[in-house]
Amino acid sequence: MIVTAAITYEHIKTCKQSGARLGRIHTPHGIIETPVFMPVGTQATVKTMSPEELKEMDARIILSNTYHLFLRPGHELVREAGGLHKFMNWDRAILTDSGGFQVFSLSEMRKITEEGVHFRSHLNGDKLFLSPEVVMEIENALGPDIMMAFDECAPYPADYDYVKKSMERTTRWAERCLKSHARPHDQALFGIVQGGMYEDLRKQSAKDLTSLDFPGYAIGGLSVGEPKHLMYEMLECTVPLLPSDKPRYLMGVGSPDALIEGAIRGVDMFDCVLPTRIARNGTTMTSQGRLVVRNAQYANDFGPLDPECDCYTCRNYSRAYLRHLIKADETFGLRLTTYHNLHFLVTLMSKVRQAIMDDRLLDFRDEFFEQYGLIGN
Ligand SMILES: Nc1cc(CSc2ncc[nH]2)c2nc(N)[nH]c(=O)c2c1
Repeated sequence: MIVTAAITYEHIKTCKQSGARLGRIHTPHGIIETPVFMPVGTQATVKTMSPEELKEMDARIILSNTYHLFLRPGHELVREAGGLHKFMNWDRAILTDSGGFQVFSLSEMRKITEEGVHFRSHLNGDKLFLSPEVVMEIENALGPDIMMAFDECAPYPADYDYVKKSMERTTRWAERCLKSHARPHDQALFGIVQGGMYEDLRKQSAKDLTSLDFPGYAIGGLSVGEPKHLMYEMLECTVPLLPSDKPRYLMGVGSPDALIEGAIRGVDMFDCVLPTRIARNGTTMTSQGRLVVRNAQYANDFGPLDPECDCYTCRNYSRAYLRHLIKADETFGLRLTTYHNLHFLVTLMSKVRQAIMDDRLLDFRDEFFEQYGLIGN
């Protein structure tokens, strides 16, 4: 295969029952089976996990954050280290988000102009500026296999005129990213579809970005507090307009039900901080649903966290021990709950891929929801 672009998407099959698709993304750092869940490593580490543990659970690609690494330790230091793969000793694939979302969710005093975004560092209050050109320079220095274009994720709710102007600017920013893309053969730049909860703006954004011919497309501006049915409606009007021979990435999603529903609607890639974040306060995802292992009811429960799970945590430790560690604020407790939650979602996606192979993803969804305590959608 003559590789002209940094990544190529290989469609394997479409589920006859659901329309979901099975695929592979070929990257310079290995092959990613899709649909895939991507663990989030915001500051060049998936919190409390080692690269070896992530490989043990067969994680193929992780996320990192332009915003955080720009602020600390600085992208020039990472460039000097030989790039993010070398710096964090991760030789599989990496995707970096472009920072727009984090500026809005983390920093104070920010001002959007056509040029870019002025904001203050959430760490020390320094006045900083991100633009398409600056973001591309940072992502070029970090060296991920997939990099996201600089976009504005409109807040929810937001009125039509605001979302229209924001979406149109995001498209102009995407063009500026393409123009300043230094290494298209090593790094794939994904455009990010915006448009809030407005079907016509979503369609306009998808059309404008696909005419710019990116190697992959993200669906942004969702999972921002809207009801789930609205997220699914926006997916249904956006995904069909994206090219079928390129990956589709739904940003910031998510919970087990949303991963399955997103796959059914044609999404290939997902990411979410949920599994690592809730693990740190002792909330776990199990085959029977959410289990808050720090609760008193588990004090004398010497069974495994999830009787149906074969991960390192569930094979070796009890709910009582996990509860004790979390209550005692022992770091090992966070590691064990994080390992399980990531293993749960990465394994859920391999079950989703098997269900697509067997043309039965809708049946799998019903079985999963019933057992996970989510009757209905
Ligand atoms: N919900 C949501 C989540 C994220 C963060 S995805 C992420 N970055 C780092 C980890 N995970 C988004 N990022 C961008 N750039 N645009 C979006 O519209 C958007 C929407």
